[in-house]
Amino acid sequence: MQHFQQSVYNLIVETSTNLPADVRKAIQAAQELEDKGTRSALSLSTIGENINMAECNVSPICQDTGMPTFIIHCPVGANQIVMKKQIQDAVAQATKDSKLRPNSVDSLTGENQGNVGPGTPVIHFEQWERDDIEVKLILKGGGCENKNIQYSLPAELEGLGKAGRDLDGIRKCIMHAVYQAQGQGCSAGFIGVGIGGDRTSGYELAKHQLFRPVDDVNPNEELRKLEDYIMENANKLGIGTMGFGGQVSLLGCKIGVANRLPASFFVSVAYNCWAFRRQGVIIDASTGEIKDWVYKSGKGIAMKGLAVEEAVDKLEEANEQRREIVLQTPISEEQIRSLKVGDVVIINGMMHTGRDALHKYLMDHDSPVDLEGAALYHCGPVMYKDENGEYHVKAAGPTTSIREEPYQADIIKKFGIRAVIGKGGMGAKTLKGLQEHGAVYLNAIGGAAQYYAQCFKKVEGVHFMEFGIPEAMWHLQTEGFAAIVTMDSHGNSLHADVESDSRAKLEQFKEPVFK
Ligand SMILES: O=C(O)C[C@H](O)C(=O)O
Ligand code: SF4
Repeated sequence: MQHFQQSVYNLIVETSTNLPADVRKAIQAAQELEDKGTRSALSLSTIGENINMAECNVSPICQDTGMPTFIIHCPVGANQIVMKKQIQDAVAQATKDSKLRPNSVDSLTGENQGNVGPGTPVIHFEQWERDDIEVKLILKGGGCENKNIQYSLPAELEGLGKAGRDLDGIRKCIMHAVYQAQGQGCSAGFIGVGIGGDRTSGYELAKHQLFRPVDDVNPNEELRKLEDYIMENANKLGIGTMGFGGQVSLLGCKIGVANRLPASFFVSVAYNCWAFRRQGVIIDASTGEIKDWVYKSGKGIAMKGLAVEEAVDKLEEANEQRREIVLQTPISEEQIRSLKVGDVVIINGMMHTGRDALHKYLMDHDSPVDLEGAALYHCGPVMYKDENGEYHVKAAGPTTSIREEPYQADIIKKFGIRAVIGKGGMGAKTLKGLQEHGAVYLNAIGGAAQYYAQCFKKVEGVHFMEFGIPEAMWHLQTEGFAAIVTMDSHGNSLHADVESDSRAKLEQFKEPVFK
């Protein structure tokens, strides 16, 4: 087993940087379906470009490389203790090489411990009768993990009414699961559904469904019909890529079933973003070398991706009223007040990152840098420190902004911030704050971490390294960072509009379908 650790390392790198063929094909099909010249089409184009860049740069597709979760099948007698240690070492090495972001945080102290710590990485072993070892890995990020949901039937569901303990009740839960995620899990997503089990095993079953190839066919006829129904109808909700509205909200749906207790009836849904990173290897149990890959590689399936400038031009051609505006930081109130929902902005100048720890901190402390007119980016990047001690941005897409909802309006007011950049939108309190203090919310394309990394030309400095790399406040010299105004300073929110439209559409699915 001399090569086992290296093989696992190769698996991690491939999973983090190269989306497999089945996932790429699902995204390509979405690109075909989505109307040209829309915000969703523009996003899918950036996503395509980002997938190509990640493969070419051998860098993370998305900066959030998730909770590394390994599922291992090994022959009877294989030494699981040694394998576990080598997997942990491979994870640590991949973190050092910026293929994984340090993502394991002490829940009580907040200390970032890299990627190896209590409960991380997740490793499941199972024995099988074969002679070789299969190692499968999924890197599922936190934003989509937060959109997982578990239903306990019978239930009363928003927009759908009663969901009973039957196939039709399950159908309603799944439709609701897609609706409640909106764009926050970087839609369009893939869902794995677990029917039955207990609360723990139900979620596990749901996550296991994500290992099924996107194009397989469920051997259970009833579940096959349900999967087909969901694929056809979830896309009628109109959530679209990033929750911008559009034709494609779901890229895959896989449903599994297990027995339950008489008193319990759980439907568990694991929501995975478009950056659906899972791969596997078959390993020779005597040498530890890779014999084969479990999922067909994405190599050779180039994604259609316009450079963002071209995609923006298309958007403008199709919508004459939409404008592309260049903002240089610090930004004036006048410029902000001229922006409207739907405008595409290109940001140049200094940008500061800040997420959960920083927002909490700024509530009752001063900022170490002047934030008057600033652009604050909700982002936890992957960074690389070179031999001269200089940092470089390796991956830097937006994080889910709604987590900062309790703080954002106050922080805008306190420091005079003019642009908040993130993804998934924010709520009523922030919208009011934007209006009162003359600021704007810009939605960047979630997961497009390679595309955004190249916009950061220089790392000017960093504060709060004690929060860990993702939570630190990075000061970044920026050029050509494109994002869409989705909440303006006049009380308009695209997110609120898409949510209420999709809520109305959800009601169409109230009547029983599976009797
Ligand atoms: O942690 C991150 O960088 C992003 C996260 O996966 C998210 O979707 O919000
Ligand atoms: S930012 Fe989006 S694409 Fe990246 S892990 Fe989070 S949900 Fe997935």
